[in-house]
Amino acid sequence: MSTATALARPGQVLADLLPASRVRDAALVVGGAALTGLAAQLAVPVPGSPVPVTGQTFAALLVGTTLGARRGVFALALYALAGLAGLPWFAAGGSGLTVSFGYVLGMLLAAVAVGSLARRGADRSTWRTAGTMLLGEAIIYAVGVPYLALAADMSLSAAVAAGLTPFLIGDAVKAALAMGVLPTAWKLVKR
Ligand SMILES: O=C(O)CCCC[C@@H]1SC[C@@H]2NC(=O)N[C@@H]21
Repeated sequence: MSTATALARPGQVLADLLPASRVRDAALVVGGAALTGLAAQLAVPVPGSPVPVTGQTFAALLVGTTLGARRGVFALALYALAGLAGLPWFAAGGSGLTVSFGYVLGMLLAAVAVGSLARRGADRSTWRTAGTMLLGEAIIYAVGVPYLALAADMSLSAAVAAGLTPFLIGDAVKAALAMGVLPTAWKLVKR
């Protein structure tokens, strides 16, 4: 049995393969928040919508699955709180209580869900990763779209048209990317 095989045990997430320490966990939390903030700067405006296409869903779901629920929720909470406090790392350099802040809250909850599932092995095969990403994205929209309706004073159907429909193809692409990246990472560490 190789060292990597011995390391990759059931009940672990990818981050657990790094040597355990508080410094590791703190660095992972800060790194997860920073990765999400960087991905938020990959922002493409959507005509007729106040919400842009961003890299955040991919980053946040990756943070949740690789760090696990506890560190994942700390990373996304740090991201949300620092952005609320004025750090310009929400979508396209935004900060504060924007109309799209509900998606950030959704990412926080999604990180808990996908992190818990990843600990049960749900990021180790392509199709299980697909289900995990689908659930995470559903949670992000379940919070983000009603929040958008309230914050932008839209009807729920207008919020669905502006805050969900335009993103479905892009989010499917990001999920497909995760379906490649996560199981491949596990294969590499088990090699
Ligand atoms: O203001 C923010 O920082 C949050 C932006 C949220 C963008 C949402 S997340 C789900 C959907 N998919 C995207 O690519 N963009 C929107």
